[in-house]
Amino acid sequence: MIATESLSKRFPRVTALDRLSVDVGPGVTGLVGANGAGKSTLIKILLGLSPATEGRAEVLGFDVADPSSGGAIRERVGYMPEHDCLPPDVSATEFVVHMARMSGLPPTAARERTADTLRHVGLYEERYRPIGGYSTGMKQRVKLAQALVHDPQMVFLDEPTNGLDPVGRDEMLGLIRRIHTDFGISVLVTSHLLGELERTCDHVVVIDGGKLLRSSSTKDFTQITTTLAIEVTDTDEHPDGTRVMREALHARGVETHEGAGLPGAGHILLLTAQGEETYDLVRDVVADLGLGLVRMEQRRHHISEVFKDGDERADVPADATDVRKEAVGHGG
Ligand SMILES: Nc1ncnc2c1ncn2[C@@H]1O[C@H](COP(=O)(O)OP(=O)(O)OP(=O)(O)O)[C@@H](O)[C@H]1O
Repeated sequence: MIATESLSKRFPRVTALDRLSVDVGPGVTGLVGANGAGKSTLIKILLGLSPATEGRAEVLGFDVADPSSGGAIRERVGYMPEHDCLPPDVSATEFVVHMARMSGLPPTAARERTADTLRHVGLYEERYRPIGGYSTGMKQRVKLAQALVHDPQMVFLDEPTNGLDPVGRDEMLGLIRRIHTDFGISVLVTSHLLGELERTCDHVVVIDGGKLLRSSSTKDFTQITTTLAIEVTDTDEHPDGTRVMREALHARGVETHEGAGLPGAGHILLLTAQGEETYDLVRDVVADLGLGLVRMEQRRHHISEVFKDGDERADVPADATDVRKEAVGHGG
């Protein structure tokens, strides 16, 4: 869907993109990087809004530097900008119909598509109220609706969860997922939050200081590990179930360590699974002690852990700290 080759963008004082070569296929792709990593700059070049200093970029097979591609790309691609850009005095319906008309839809089709799209993003009831009175979450939905209204093949969403509370974020991420599953529209979504991309995207591209750090499928980022996480209940007989469990496992030659940093740390034991026997052993020990087994699961890597590993290999500039801090916050 997107291919860039040694793409660079230099401003007088800063290199926003530095010889970036990356391919993006169909599906939901997350573009992650700290503030200033170059995410918005890349989107603007892909849309033909800003010329690259060097290199090439193609969107849906169209060369973005070719002046005749602009219209073709905008017809097939929707764009949700990062910052607030909505007129306060018009309703969501008026604004989205206007954007549909700008994309070339005839009046009746524009009105029908607007109604459908506003329903899809959950704004149907509110559609005739002026946008100025909307909450941040509602404004984000209007921005999303105008990106989708002309039924594009692909949408670029720049930080769509910005300013949203945790519930609003989850709803927006659900909507983004459904753009692809329900309508077959591919998505390029930017974020500086690694954790949310892990749940939403099929593929993740990490950039830093305008350079590519990593591009791979979310599955590869989050491979299953051989580490088993166990949590048991306390009982009247064993008021500290975790401790007796640990001692009983040690007595049978199984080393455990604490799940420090995990939610519920202190109650979670981690051990290395040696195959089916380890599961059977844990089950037998739990039964012998009369404890309840709250969970026994194979852990997955989180993107954030992979990113932390990557830090050691890659020469990451100091301005990547936001992502690193956030990555630590999601560790485990
Ligand atoms: N028009 C411009 N003139 C000068 N410098 C710019 C311009 N646009 C962006 N930059 C700089 O280029 C770098 C990349 O900016 P960009 O907006 O692409 O980052 P980003 O990853 O989208 O971050 P954010 O989420 O904060 O927008 C930054 O250092 C920014 O200050």
